[in-house]
Amino acid sequence: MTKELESLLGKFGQDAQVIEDSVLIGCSDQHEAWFALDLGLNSSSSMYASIPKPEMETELRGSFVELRKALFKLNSMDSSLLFTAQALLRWHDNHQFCSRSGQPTKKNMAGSKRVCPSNKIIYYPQMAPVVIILVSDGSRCLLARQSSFPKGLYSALAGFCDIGECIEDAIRREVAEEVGLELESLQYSASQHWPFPNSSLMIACHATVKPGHTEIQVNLRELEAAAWFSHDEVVTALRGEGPYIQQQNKTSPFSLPPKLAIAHQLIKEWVEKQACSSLPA
Ligand SMILES: NC(=O)c1ccc[n+]([C@@H]2O[C@H](COP(=O)([O-])OP(=O)(O)OC[C@H]3O[C@@H](n4cnc5c(N)ncnc54)[C@H](O)[C@@H]3O)[C@@H](O)[C@H]2O)c1
Ligand SMILES: [Mg+2]
Repeated sequence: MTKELESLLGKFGQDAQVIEDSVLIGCSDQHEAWFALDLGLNSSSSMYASIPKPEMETELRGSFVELRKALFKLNSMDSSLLFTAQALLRWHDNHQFCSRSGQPTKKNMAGSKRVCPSNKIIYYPQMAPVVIILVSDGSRCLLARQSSFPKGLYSALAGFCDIGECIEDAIRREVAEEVGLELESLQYSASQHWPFPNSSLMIACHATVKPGHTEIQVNLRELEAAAWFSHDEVVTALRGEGPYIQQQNKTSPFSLPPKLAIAHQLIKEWVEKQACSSLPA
């Protein structure tokens, strides 16, 4: 494989030396190591910026797709590898220099750290903890949208943990800040590494509000809209069949995050729990 890559780089006038910039992202069931390499096709500042994208697409018989758009096409194994590769390569690109000495840092072979040769400080890749919460009032769930989301798309509430904060406090603060609700109970669901905007560890939980305390006060500095949705509305949206919702004098089909996003899994889990709880005993 290294030979194939060397020959590909050679065709584009690149030195095989760049292969040393690759990072380890996993291994196959047969214990073959998988590495990722940034060819810098999107970066004008990159030292490999001379590689022309269309020619590379022709050579590889494929086409480059923006990572967020690829979310709708990838399976979970490929997406996990790609997310790790993107997050790790970007971390290396952003940590080229020691913040104490200003000297260039050096990557270890696997790419699991960088060291400053002058003062031996070790830098490790980091993930920011982010809580994601699906709030329910017993029969409806609360979904919200930011103006940057695709039209009609609603997701669970989310937010970065502040320094010194535990997950429970971050959840209660985010829900209070974004929609003005007080939570009664919390239940952990699952977690996911998410490469946007930088590397985050998404910690997903279900939550319920106190009975009768369901009035939303949308924080318009953080959200464009938030609303309670019924089980039926969510089921229809999961099937990709709308319904249409009114948004700033326009109607758009109500949609949910893609399957690979943990928000989708939380919403699906809530729908399944609702279906079970409505079955006759
Ligand atoms: N995988 C999923 O299903 C899913 C679903 C929803 C959101 N998310 C991710 O969760 C992240 C957080 O959600 P949010 O945007 O509502 O967060 P948020 O409510 O905390 O608001 C974002 C703001 O927080 C500030 N901030 C604080 N710490 C930060 C940090 N470490 N990095 C970047 N900004 C920081 C910035 O000002 C930023 O604009 C989003 O970036 C999004 O990619 C993932
Ligand atoms: Mg938020």
